[in-house]
Order: sequence, then structure tokens, then C-alpha cells
Amino acid sequence: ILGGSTAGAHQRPYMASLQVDGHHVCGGLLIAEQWVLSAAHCMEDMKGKTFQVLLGAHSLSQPEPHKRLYAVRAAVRHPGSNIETNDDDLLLLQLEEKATLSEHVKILPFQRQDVDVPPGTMCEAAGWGFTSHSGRKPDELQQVERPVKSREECNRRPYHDNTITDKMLCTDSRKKDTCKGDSGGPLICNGVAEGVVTAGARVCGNYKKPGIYTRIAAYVDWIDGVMAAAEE
Ligand SMILES: CC(C)CC(=O)Nc1cccc(-c2cccc(CN)c2)c1
Repeated sequence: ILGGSTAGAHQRPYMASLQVDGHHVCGGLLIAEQWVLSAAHCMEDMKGKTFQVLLGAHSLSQPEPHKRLYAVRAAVRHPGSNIETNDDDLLLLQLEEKATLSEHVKILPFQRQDVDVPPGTMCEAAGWGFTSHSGRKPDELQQVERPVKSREECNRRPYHDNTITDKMLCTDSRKKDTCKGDSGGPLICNGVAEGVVTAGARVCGNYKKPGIYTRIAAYVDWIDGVMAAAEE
């Protein structure tokens, strides 16, 4: 997160850190007791290694009473996701067991109505991604407030030039923005998860490349279907 601030400890108890070999790779959000939603791009460069999911954390390094690392039983990428585009950039992770919910570990409701967030709406992103262009990594969860940018404007040059689909949304990225390591985390508008951070143009804090998020409401059927199928 560029240009943001340290979140209040455990004020965002739905936040997940996706870890490989004990290192933070991507963010995620707890959407059900046994399911974390994240971004499909986070599985690149995994080289067959496995994810673990850290819940209940504020600091990545310090021991915290409610911090717990969960093994992943299943990782389900959206079938439409691919490395060339930002399309369908969603990943569902089934935890090895149901998460123990508490004041520090809570489910975040996501938007189920497939209606665009009005441009200008102030939303929040959070994550343990880079806090500088030089790639500084925070130990404590960071957050930033960003206004939604209309798809119509976001699709113009010099912005994303007609690559933003109805299943994506944009936020202004001047100075304050998401960055590497924030992928997979939530964009929260009025207390509801509306988006999942995608790497987009893989640049940060440049007003010409607004932040791109996958619109969760456009994938409700897929999300419900994957979770239901695992219950059978
Ligand atoms: C395996 C993946 C983690 C590789 C990857 O994501 N790289 C990468 C590099 C530079 C910026 C970003 C990035 C992420 C989230 C938001 C943004 C821009 N808002 C950029 C992402």
C-alpha cells in the first residue's frame, strides 16, 4: 500500500496473508469459515510450493495471541484466469479446517448485487504489500482510502485504454495506491467487500494506471458454486 497508514491492530479481522515458505505473497479476505478469497495471479511463481493462510494477524513477524497459520485443503482458480490478462483474477482457498472466529478473525460480507459502485465513492484497501516504489515491505497491516473512478474514464487513454471490463472496477491511483503484495486483498466500500485487488499494469502510485479490482458481485454464482460443491 503506497501513501497509506498502519491499520489499527485487528481492526480488519477478515484480512488474510497468503504465505509461501513463511513469506507474505498476497492478501486475501475471509468470506466463510473455511474459505478465503484472493487473486489467481498470486499462484504464479509458486513453483509447486504450497500456500498457507495467516489469519488474525496485525504484525507478520511478532507473536500475537490470535494469529494462526492454516494449511490449504484446496486452491480453486477461476477457470477464466490467465497470466496475460486481469480477467477473472480470482482464487478460492479452502482451509484445511474451519477458522476459529473471534474478535480478531471475522468473515467479511461481500456485495451480491451486481450493480456498479458509484464513481467517487470512497473505499478502502488494506494489505501487507509494498509501501514504497523501492519495494519496502511493512511488518504491520497498512490501509488506504481511494475514490472509485468511473469505468468510462478508466477506459480512456492515458489510463487503461479499453481493458476494463464490466467485471472490473477502478480507483484513482495518484500517490495513494495498492502495490505488489496487496493483490488478492479486498476493496471495501461502505463496510462491504466490493472488489479484490488485481495487479493490473503492475505499477503503483501512477495516476495514469488506476488501481484495478475484480468486482466480486459479478462472480457470486461461481463463488457459491465452488463452496457448495466442496460440501457434497
Ligand atoms: C506473483 C504476483 C504477486 C506478481 C505481481 O503481482 N507483481 C506485481 C509487480 C508490481 C506491482 C504489482 C501490483 C499489485 C497490486 C496492485 C498494483 C497496482 N495498483 C500493482 C504486482
